[in-house]
Amino acid sequence: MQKKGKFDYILLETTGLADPGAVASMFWVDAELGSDIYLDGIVTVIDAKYGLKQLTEEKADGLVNEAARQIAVADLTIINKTDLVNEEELAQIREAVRSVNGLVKILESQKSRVDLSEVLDLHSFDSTNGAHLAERLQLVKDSRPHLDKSILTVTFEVAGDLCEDALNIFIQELLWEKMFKNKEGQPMTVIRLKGIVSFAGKAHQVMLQGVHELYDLNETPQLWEENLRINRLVFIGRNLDKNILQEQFISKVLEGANAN
Ligand SMILES: Nc1nc2c(ncn2[C@@H]2O[C@H](COP(=O)(O)OP(=O)(O)OP(=O)(O)O)[C@@H](O)[C@H]2O)c(=O)[nH]1
Repeated sequence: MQKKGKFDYILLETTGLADPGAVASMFWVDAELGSDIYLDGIVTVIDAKYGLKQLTEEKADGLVNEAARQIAVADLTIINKTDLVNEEELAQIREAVRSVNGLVKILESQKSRVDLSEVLDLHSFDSTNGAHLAERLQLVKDSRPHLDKSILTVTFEVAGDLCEDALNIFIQELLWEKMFKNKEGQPMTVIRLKGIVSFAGKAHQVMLQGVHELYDLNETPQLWEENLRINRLVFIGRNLDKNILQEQFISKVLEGANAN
């Protein structure tokens, strides 16, 4: 901290019980504000031996399990202490992580020894990474509910152009107003949101990012190919119902654009 001038990189470790999304939101500032600091990515370290137990712990009053929340919000997870579990246990924890967050990259380590190039400079929120994100989103699958009251990943693709205003309203209703409910009437809560979307009249792909109640839409350098515009969206959160979400999306955001 005595170094003069700029820092190369700031690694912030939260306490084990913290919600990293809330901390990350503070650093996720608008590029237009010209800040020297940008949010590179969120990393969650998981204990291979006790991680599964922590993930399945039921919280009082239906609160979200913090371990699941920390995985939901992460861009990268490191399953550490792999020497303390057998292959089957390791596969179980891997599957549990994947069931919460279908997008997250998983590394495995002992004594947290990892290749730093895999942990630093993730550029997870960077719109110049648009092409890379589009490819990754293509591979994301819906996760199967693994744990009770679990957080899970829902993904869908919709072809066509979207109306930008309608998309903003849809996201605000989802993230801020919590207006969408599942079949049981529970409000859908999104913890992390990623997407590549197409706006009518715009040649470039647009990247959608969300952490908790913050979201951002940024044009990427990536151009759409002729006549092939497929919006890809990934939602990670609680009480998510894919069919309801997709129906709402199509009727509010896509058809609105078509009607214009
Ligand atoms: N067997 C084994 N032990 C490990 C490994 N990594 C760390 N430890 C040991 O686990 C003990 C606790 O370390 P951690 O679990 O990393 O502690 P921590 O997560 O920093 O603790 P908090 O930040 O307080 O949550 C220490 O004695 C470490 O030496 C590993 O890969 N294998």
